[in-house]
Formats: sequence, C-alpha cells, structure tokens
Amino acid sequence: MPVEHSGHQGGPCGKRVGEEGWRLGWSVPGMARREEQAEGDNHLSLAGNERRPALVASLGTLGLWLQQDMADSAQAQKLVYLVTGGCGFLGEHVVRMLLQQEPRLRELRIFDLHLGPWLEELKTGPVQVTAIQGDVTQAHEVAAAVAGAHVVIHTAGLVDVFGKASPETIHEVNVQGTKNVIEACVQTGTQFLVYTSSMEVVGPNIKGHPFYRGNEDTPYEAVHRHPYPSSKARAEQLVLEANGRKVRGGLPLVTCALRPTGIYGEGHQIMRDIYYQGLRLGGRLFRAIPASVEHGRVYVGNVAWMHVLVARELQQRPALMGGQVYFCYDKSPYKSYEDFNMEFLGPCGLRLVGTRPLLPYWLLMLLAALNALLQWLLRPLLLYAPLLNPYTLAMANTTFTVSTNKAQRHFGYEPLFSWEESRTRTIRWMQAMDSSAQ
Ligand SMILES: NC(=O)C1=CN([C@@H]2O[C@H](COP(=O)(O)OP(=O)(O)OC[C@H]3O[C@@H](n4cnc5c(N)ncnc54)[C@H](O)[C@@H]3O)[C@@H](O)[C@H]2O)C=CC1
Ligand SMILES: C[C@H](CCCC(C)(C)O)[C@H]1CC[C@H]2[C@@H]3[C@H](O)CC4=CC(=O)CC[C@]4(C)[C@H]3CC[C@]12C
Repeated sequence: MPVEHSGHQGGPCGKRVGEEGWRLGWSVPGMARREEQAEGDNHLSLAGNERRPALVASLGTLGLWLQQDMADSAQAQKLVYLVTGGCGFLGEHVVRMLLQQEPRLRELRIFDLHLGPWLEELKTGPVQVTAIQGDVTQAHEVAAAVAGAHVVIHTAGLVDVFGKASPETIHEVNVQGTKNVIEACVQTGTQFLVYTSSMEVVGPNIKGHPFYRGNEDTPYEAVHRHPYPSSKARAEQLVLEANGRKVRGGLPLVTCALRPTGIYGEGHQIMRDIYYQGLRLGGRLFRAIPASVEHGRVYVGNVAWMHVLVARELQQRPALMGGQVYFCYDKSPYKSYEDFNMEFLGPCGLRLVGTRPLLPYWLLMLLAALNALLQWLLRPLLLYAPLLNPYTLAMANTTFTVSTNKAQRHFGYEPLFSWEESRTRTIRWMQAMDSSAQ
C-alpha cells in the first residue's frame, strides 16, 4: 500500500493517445470571447484607418465609439503584475491565464525559486514577461521583484504534507515568505495583494469533524497541529490583517485570500504519483477510504481564473473585497478522494478494487503510523515520504466539501471550465504525459 513518490513505467494511457505535451495546446474557452472582442476592435480601428479624423467626427456615434476605443487603448496595457511561485502547478496556470485574460497587462513578472524552461516561449508575446529567480524568504529579493508592480499574486509556498521538509522550513517559506511579500508591498507602494491560501486553514481539523458543503461563514473548530495547515493559517491571517495598511505614497493596501480545496488538473504531481503507483500494482488501486467520505476538489484552470478575476476586481471594489476570504469552487462533483481520482485514472486503464475499503481503518492507521516511524528512522540515510501517513489518512478520511457563491456575489465569478471540460483536459494531460515519457 504505501509507495514512495514517482518512478515511471509506461502505462495503458500512452498506448491510446500519442500527443504532444499539454503545454503546447494550452488555451481557454474564454479565449474565443477575447478573439471575438479583438475582431470587433479590429473592425473599428480599420474604419479609423480608412477615414480622416474630421470625417470620423461627423459620423456621430461611430466617432464616439472611436474616441472610447482610443481611451480604452490608452488605459490598456499599463499594469504590472507579479506572480510569486509562478512556475509551480497552480502558478503556471495563473501566469498563462493572465496572459490570455488580462488585457491591461503591460509586464508580467514571474518570481520563483526554480524557473521553468517553458517561460522562454512566453517571452515572444506582446506582454513583457520577466522571469525572476528568487526566494521569498529573502526580503531584499522580494522587495526588488515587487517594486513597481501594481498587483501581487502570491502563490509561492511549500506544499508538504508528506514530511519531506522540516516544520521550520515550511514556516520559513509560508509564513516568513508571506511577511516579506506584505512588507515589500508596503515599502514599495504596491496596493493590491492576492494570497493563495488553502481550505486547510479551516480544516479538516485534528478531531476529524466533517465540514459538509460549508461556506466561508460556516462555523468550524479549526485546530491545526501539522506544520503545513498551521503555516497557511498564520500566513492568511497576516495577509488579511494587512488590509488597509498604508503603502508608500499613502494609499491603503487592499488584500484578500483565496482558499482552494484540493486542486486537480494538468501538472498535478500527486495525481501523477498515484497513477504510477497504480501501474506498479498491475493497473489496480485498492480502496482505502469509504465512498461516502466527500472530499472537495476544484479544477486548476478555474482556480487560476479566480485569481485573475479577483486581482482585477479588487481594484474596482476594494471596500467590498478587501480583507475577505473566498473558497475556490466550480462544478466538479462531490466524491471521495479515490472515486474522484478514478474519473481520470479510469480512462487511463486503472481500476479501483473494492466497493468498500479493503482494510479495516485501524489497520490503515497502523500502517500510517509505521510509515511515520520508518520516515523518522530512515531520515539520516534517505528520505522516505510515502503518500500514506497519519495526517494524509485523516485528510482523506474526513468529509470536507464546500458549497458557496460568495465569489459570484462579490466579483461575478463563474467557472470558466465546465466539469466535462476540466475532466477531459486532465485526462488528455495524463495520456500525453505517459506517451511522452515512453
Ligand atoms: N495543490 C493543492 O491542492 C493546493 C495548493 N494550495 C496552495 O497553492 C499554492 C501553490 O501550490 P501548488 O502549485 O500546488 O504547489 P507547487 O509546489 O507546485 O508550487 C509552489 C511554487 O512555489 C515555489 N516556491 C517554493 N518555495 C519558494 C521560495 N522559497 N521562494 C520562491 N518560490 C518558492 C516553488 O518553486 C513552486 O514553483 C500554495 O501556496 C499552496 O499552499 C492551496 C490549496 C490546494
Ligand atoms: C495524499 C492524500 C491521499 C492519500 C490516500 C491514502 C490515505 C489512501 O493513501 C491526499 C488526500 C487529501 C489531499 C490534500 C487535500 O486535497 C487538501 C490539500 C490542500 C492543500 O493546500 C495542499 C494539498 C492538500 C494538502 C492535499 C494533499 C494530498 C492529500 C492529503
């Protein structure tokens, strides 16, 4: 049952489809809308090119449209955005979504500890893309990256629930890193800060209380012992408390936090790990968690879209949105963690064995505890970080689902990707990933 991360073998996915990597085909449904809009704009500016200004002015309504168009162009492409963690799983989607859906973008700065080679392809577009290799724990590096940015989207974080990093390192990156981002905004005069928080700042708590279709106002006893949720909760609190602080120049800082549930989609490392685990087990996964335990999931493209929208609307409605938290949600179905994964792993040839858990829960707990012990014993020699440990078992075995429309009410959010589209894209990515590795 417990298996270490990645270690690739070819699988049934790759035998079906031979595609290029998901990065090459990245586009969003909203693009069609932007293209239509661009066509409309072209139409107007063509008319403008063909006629002299005096004639245009005499055309009444058309003249007004043109003036509006020119005013829009002057407004357009003036903003500088910074995305921290822009080369991570979510960060890359936020970066690509911004380039496709934020017409006012002049420069996009991507700040990450590790820069991806795919950034190069972005540098040929109309927006200036600036890649900055840096560490959020280094205040001076953060301040240099933030200086002159209008908006910061802070997604960088250490996502570790497997015991790979020490609690101190997790705190340093997630809490001190966030403090550095806030202070950089204050010192350099950046007014808008969007923080990627997590459902984990709420729960599941260590008592295993269910959170069933809850919203941002649902009372819940949030008690954390694990370093990852504790660090995310502290960082979120710092971000929200910073709302209203005066930044350089005297304007107020406007902040808000987005809380994704479990994100899935193209680039999801844990899904990859579970897929290869299934391959090693002969194309089978064994049910460990009852199907009745619901786990909230949200598609990465919709989480990215929410970041883009929230960053835009925060500038328009600071009084309403400043200091607020929003769960990230879409139309993904409520299912158990394992059943939900099978929506993608099934079409890749994997089978989930058992309608009920094959092992009693006490035995799973014992195995999880054994894994934790082994991790501790082996630490001087090697990193043993299996998927199953007491914390991940508790996470997977506690109902935590969200049902809210706060984002829709506050800033008009509607998911950009339907469930069918999210599912198809994720399956295609898994198939492409497997065939390209063969
Ligand atoms: N993956 C998930 O299911 C969820 C993730 N989140 C949050 O979303 C954010 C992004 O998570 P993922 O994309 O899944 O993780 P990821 O690990 O793929 O991305 C995080 C990025 O931050 C960068 N980073 C880490 N330490 C850094 C440092 N010291 N300085 C600069 N950059 C650093 C990494 O290099 C990486 O590119 C995180 O803040 C995480 O807490 C929230 C809810 C669910
Ligand atoms: C790895 C867990 C599944 C293990 C299955 C088992 C016990 C049979 O081996 C994952 C179950 C729940 C996941 C977490 C959850 O989706 C919420 C998260 C939010 C974040 O901010 C980061 C990621 C994660 C902690 C996510 C991590 C994997 C699980 C623990």
